[in-house]
Amino acid sequence: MTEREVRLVDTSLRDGSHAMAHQFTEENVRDTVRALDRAGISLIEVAHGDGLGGSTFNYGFSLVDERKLIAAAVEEATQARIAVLLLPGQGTVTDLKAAADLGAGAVRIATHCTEADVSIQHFTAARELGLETVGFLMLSHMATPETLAEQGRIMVDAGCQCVYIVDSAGALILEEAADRVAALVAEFGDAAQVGYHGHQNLSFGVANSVLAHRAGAKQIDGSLVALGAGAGNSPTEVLAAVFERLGVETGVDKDVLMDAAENVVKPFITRLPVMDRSSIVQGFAGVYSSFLLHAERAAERYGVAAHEILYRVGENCYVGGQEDMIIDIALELAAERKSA
Ligand SMILES: C[C@H](O)CC(=O)C(=O)O
Ligand SMILES: [Mn+2]
Repeated sequence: MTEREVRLVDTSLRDGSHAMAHQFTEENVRDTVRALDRAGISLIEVAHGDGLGGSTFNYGFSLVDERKLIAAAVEEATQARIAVLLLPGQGTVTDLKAAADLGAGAVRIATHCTEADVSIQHFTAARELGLETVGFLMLSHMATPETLAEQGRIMVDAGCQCVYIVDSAGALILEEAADRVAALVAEFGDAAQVGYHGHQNLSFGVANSVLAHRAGAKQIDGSLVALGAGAGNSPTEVLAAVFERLGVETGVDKDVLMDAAENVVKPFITRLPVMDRSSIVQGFAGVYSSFLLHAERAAERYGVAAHEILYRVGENCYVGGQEDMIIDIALELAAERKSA
């Protein structure tokens, strides 16, 4: 068998949780894992969109307990490893142990891009549990390549095996993505891999992923039918087709993935990810993609426009965890309108 040059990782069942307002059923998870596993995807992420313990008032409650979904995913996978996401402070080491006990084989630990130090304890625990470890530097557009390399180094020293440039806002354009990946590759050498997680808000998810691979990234994220926050993630089935056209070996079957996208995932999607005004504004203004539904709900409730809320979130440089402050902005805009 040809050696895989890049590993495609699928996050439909985690990042897609945002787009589905965290309403995945056990059947959705079982069907999707079976299809991804059949296509040869070797790492499948399953969790609440905001990671272990994310089912809360602030982020939104899950329909089905994520532990039940993780157990179902583990049961369906024959060759794929199931990964969970953990945001330190939201998910705990206890949550991680429970996920490992259910059979999860990898954890992706996500921090704001300048706060990698909060992940040290969790990487230590993950390695003790024998898990594959991945680090997520979220909202990577907010930091320079040099700063990201320093932050990635903190994760690697703590036991992380692959650090991702995470374009949470879908804001990076071409060399902005490639330069960030290259800085991490140069910093780590053989000590760790580099990954890339794109969002489609400005339509660069796939193009940036190709450049990320050329800059040395070994793991690339995607979601079937782009199911993910904001305008969605780089579609896994498109990544597979593009890398095949470029002669880059992924070890996955693009036709099985296209079938999974059309016949398994598309039928259960309640809201197709699209590049509409709000998600384009997210990419333009550098807003966390998972704020989209929160902004839409606040817009409807307070009679203001979602894209105006999102522009202001961008001006205020809000980061993940500040979902509740979106309501403050909606109220502010409503008051401004009233007094105008
Ligand atoms: C918790 C976030 O949804 C993680 C992620 O996928 C991103 O920042 O993008
Ligand atoms: Mn994401």
